[in-house]
Amino acid sequence: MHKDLMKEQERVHRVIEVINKERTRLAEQVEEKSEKQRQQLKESKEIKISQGSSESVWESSAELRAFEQELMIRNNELQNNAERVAVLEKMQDEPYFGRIDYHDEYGNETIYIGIGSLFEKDENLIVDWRSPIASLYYEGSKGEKVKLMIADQPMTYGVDLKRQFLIRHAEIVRMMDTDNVMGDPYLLEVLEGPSSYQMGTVVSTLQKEQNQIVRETKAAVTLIEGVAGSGKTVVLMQKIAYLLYAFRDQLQSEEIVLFSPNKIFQEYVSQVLPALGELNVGNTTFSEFMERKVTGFSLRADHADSLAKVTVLKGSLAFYEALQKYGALLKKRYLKFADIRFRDEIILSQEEIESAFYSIDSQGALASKLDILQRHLLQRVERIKQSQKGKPWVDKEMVAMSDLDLYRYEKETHNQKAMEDAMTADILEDAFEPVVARIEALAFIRYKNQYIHFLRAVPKLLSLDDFGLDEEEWRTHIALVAEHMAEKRVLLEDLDAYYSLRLLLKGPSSDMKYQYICLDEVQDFSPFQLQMLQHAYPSARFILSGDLNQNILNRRLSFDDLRTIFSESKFSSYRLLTSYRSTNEIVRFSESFIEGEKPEGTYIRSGKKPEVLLTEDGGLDMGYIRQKVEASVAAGLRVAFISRNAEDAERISQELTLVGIDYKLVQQDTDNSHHPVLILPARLAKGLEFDVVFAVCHYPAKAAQNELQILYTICTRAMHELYLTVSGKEPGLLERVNPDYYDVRKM
Ligand SMILES: Nc1ncnc2c1ncn2[C@@H]1O[C@H](COP(=O)(O)OP(=O)(O)OP(=O)(O)O)[C@@H](O)[C@H]1O
Repeated sequence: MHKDLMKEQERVHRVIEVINKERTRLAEQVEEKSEKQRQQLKESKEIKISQGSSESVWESSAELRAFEQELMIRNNELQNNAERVAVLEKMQDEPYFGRIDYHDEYGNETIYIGIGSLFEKDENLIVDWRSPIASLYYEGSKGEKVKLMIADQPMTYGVDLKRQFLIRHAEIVRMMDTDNVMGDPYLLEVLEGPSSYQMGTVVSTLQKEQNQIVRETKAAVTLIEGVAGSGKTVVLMQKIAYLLYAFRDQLQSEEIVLFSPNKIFQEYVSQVLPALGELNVGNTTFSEFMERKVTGFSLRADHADSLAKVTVLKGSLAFYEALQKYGALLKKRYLKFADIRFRDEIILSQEEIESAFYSIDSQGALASKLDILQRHLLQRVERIKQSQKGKPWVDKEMVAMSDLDLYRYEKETHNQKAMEDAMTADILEDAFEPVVARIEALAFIRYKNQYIHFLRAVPKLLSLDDFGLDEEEWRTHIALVAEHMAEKRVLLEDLDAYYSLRLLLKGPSSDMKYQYICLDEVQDFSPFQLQMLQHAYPSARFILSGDLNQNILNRRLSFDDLRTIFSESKFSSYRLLTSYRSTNEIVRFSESFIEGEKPEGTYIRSGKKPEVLLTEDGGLDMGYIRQKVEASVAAGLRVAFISRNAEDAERISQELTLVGIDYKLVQQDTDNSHHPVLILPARLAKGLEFDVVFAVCHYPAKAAQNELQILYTICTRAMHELYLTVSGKEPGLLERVNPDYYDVRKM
């Protein structure tokens, strides 16, 4: 082994030399091309200056366009080179993490696997982990035969050696040959390590069942379901990186959008894709995305219990269907138009527009009927425009023209009449431009009024009773929404529905370019939101990852909903059952809170039993808690106090202050969460993990409907140690748990 290690170390050095050479060469190229680009930019500015003098305007602008095109090509080249340099920089420290020796009918081969490929002349020094042959590393163990599809051909390979490396700063720190019998000791080592503020990559320890999901590309909709900590987020990220590699000729990173549950989580995973060599995938929260879609409104965050029923209704498929029915109604009546004005005068009144619209006989969708109206109005405006010729305001504008413009018209035309005609045409074009733009944008529809009108129609389109609401409550709610709209700060549910209404009227827009829409923590999306995305991006593929047992926000996304939404598509669903995050003891304890069937996962590693801190009167032994927190922080571990809601987070923060524990209270998803001791409500702990978790449940709770799901989510944030604070007055909480699964400490 020692000789092996020396040989491997020599190879690492040799490969790093090649990486350095390629990096230097590329960096020089980048520098050279950037200089050229700077030069060209300067020249393009000079072209603009020469406009209107010796060259004709058209010639200059054609030249400018050619320049711009060339600049764009250079820019792309530059970006590709810069991306490659970034990958090489990452590989400089750790060029690869695995080696596979295999044989097939043609002989023996050895490959080394890393985050990017590397060649020296004809020798393949590193194979990208996403290449088809690299699957051997994830699928096979020593002595096994593995079947792979390579270039659509079934191939069989015998694995002779699987070696894992931990390389840091060009030195091999650990080298391990693994086989089926030993399992994956390297994985264990990785999992036993402490947590961090940012999720790391797991490309070197990706498990077989995870790898299979990563590499499946045929499904139109992929659902990655699984228990907490089973690597759903990990798999989703690896899958994105894989798609960008497998379809590199047809798929740009801008054509993938990844929705994260909140900004804290977004930051937590922000380095994963760059670390895999993919720098430019858009990672956004759904709220941010919606705010960009519907400008003019900002979001109002409101988690008030009074809104719970309405939120469920507005997130439902029934509400979506109601909106579609309403859209069909609008084809016949109720559409609300505004006057179209030109120079402060009404040129097309709402009544005229309305009558034009309702006299169109169209079998098509609402949007296509509006499309016909739009064309009709544009023709009407064109006639009005022509009728303005010779009006005093046009003559006035003509007189006011600059000498330079006059000179330009003179050069382009042959006689006075032609010149005046050209000038009039341009003046009218400019003056009517805003009117035309308004019509093209369908801005003559009164969307806000229309939305409120839709809300009023809702009781006729669905059963309020199904959502535990009566008409009076609904009317009160509409008044609130109208108030929100006037203040231009609305709830996310309203923004979703408002946007969907606009989509109904306008049809899918041309900026819709996503090939893949990826949703992490899909259980927090409402059925309405998913249906809306599916309609807005009909040709996009969806990758959904989540755990319906963690439905904290109570929007009730179910498998049935998913099947309804994506019924006609090709649906592939997977279930991951092994938790890589938490110890077996934490997993077993947490799963007691799952309703229905318990998942049967493989246990990975052992640790301490969770401890229940039981209080009789609600008071905790804060000395004990302080001692635990201090010891953890001193050991470099991250601690989180996670509560059911924001009020409880506030309360525990006061208790910690009293005993002098230093902490950071996270109340909004924009708060910085880099502190070794955090207090946060479950809603903001989504997807995150901590070495030590205090699940705060000793305050009397107004038993939320999804209490158990919240508790499950809180407990499964813990990697190594879990403490659950419970009040003796709330015995129900522990009734579900086998007493052997935890230790009790009376406070
Ligand atoms: N194959 C693996 N090798 C090493 N670590 C892994 C592997 N798979 C998952 N992990 C680790 O397990 C932890 C949980 O992974 P991840 O956050 O992806 O799980 P999840 O299923 O999305 O969890 P949750 O449902 O709680 O959001 C992370 O620390 C991740 O790095």
